[in-house]
Amino acid sequence: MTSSTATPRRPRVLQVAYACEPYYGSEQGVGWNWAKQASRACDIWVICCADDCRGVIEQYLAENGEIPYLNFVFLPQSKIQRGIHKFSRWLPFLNYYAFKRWHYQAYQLARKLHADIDFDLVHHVNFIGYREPGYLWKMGVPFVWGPIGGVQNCPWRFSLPWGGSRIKETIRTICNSIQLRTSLRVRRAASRASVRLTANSTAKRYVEQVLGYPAFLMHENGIEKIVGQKQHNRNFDEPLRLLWSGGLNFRKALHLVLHALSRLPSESSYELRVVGDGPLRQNLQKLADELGIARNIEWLGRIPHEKALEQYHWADVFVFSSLRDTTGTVMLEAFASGVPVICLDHQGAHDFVTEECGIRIPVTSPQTVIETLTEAVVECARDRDLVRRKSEGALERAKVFLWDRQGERMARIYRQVLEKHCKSTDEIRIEIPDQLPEDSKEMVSLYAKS
Ligand SMILES: CC(=O)N[C@H]1[C@@H](OP(=O)(O)OP(=O)(O)OC[C@H]2O[C@@H](n3ccc(=O)[nH]c3=O)[C@H](O)[C@@H]2O)O[C@H](CO)[C@@H](O)[C@@H]1O
Ligand SMILES: O=P([O-])([O-])O[C@@H]1[C@@H](O)[C@H](O)[C@@H](O)[C@H](O)[C@@H]1O
Repeated sequence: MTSSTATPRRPRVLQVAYACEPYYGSEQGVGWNWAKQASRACDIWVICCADDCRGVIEQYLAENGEIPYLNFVFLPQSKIQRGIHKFSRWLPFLNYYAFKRWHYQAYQLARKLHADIDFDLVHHVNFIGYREPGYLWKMGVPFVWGPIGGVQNCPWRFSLPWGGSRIKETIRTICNSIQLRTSLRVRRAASRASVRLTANSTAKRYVEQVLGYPAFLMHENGIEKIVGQKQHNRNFDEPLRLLWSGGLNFRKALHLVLHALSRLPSESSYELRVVGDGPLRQNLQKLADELGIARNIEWLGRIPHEKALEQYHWADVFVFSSLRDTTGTVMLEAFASGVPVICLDHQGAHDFVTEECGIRIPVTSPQTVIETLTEAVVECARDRDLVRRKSEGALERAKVFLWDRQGERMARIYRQVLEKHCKSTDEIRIEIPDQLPEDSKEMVSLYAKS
């Protein structure tokens, strides 16, 4: 360690976030918020995809002013990569090839920047899926990987009987079981990482058991602010308001919800709003018709994010039926508005939703899941006090996921990585308020022991 009498400087950190955009959830929001949060404690450079992110980030900065200590470096896709992306719906595997090429170029750009800037730490942020870990681990600079996701599979019983997207999910499951064990790049990234952060407990288990490295649970997602106390002042005779939001595709599994609603007893009146669009829209609308529940459903289609957020004010309960999702921004958006969540009890939803803020449905067989979902909706429709209590629980739960808190957790991780890798604390320093909840303190001290 070197000692110096000069004032310690902020660490210089490079993040790679292919998707990085304000005003949105999903991967874009993840990239944007981790960059913004890290800039509270460090000088940040973020390499992100110029094609998708540049316009919207520049517009944001023009309207809101520059964010101190945050520098965006826009890396365009090549013509071939753009061509592949156009056909990505039909060629998902080729899409990963284009994605890999972009990450290699990001690595070359990172090396050039490093020659000028001399980074203290590099961090692969997204896409969070483990199968594309990028190349920053080759740089010889302390490397943080994660939060890592994409490890979970669609439960196999639900992909039967065969058909379109179900086959795709089955192929993905098979690929996962091979790629998780054999990908050299995944292994190298894991072994070179100073710390591996995992986005859900399924990914944590995988990194620890299959790859054999300690990993720490750090959900990749967060929420900007708690919107406020829900007003449950409607007449109890009014229909229960259910909200569902997401891509209308097989893995988000709206079909399970439709089947469950079709079994409700007539006294359980409800309205369902569906936000989002996708390849199965027509099939799902047809299914709702066949099940005789179409009159209870309003299909809003894909709507701007601010309009999507307004829907939580309308809702009593949010239903998250995903068969495969690392976590899901929509659950946190629901908590932030005091809307309890009914979800399948697996993957990130298992980690997010507690008894106090929702109802978790055991993932058994499709038939049993549908039956249990029906029971959960009946319970909410009958017992509005239960909904009110869980709504308070949701607002409490939301506090855990505030981006500011997430940022403080990450700053601690950065600090420990830098300390462990002999960067002098006289030379550089990360200032963070000491207000972390107990869970985060435990998580960070676990890293120190590893
Ligand atoms: C299948 C899968 O692996 N999904 C992952 C993907 O999220 P994925 O993109 O599937 O979905 P999310 O729920 O995270 O985000 C969707 C976002 O779109 C918004 N919205 C939705 C409909 C609409 O019409 N308008 C609109 O603005 C929602 O409010 C939300 O902010 O990236 C997230 C962040 O890494 C992960 O947590 C998810 O697990
Ligand atoms: O490669 P893959 O696992 O099918 O897909 C990935 C998901 O697992 C991940 O959760 C999501 O955030 C990524 O955007 C990507 O879609």
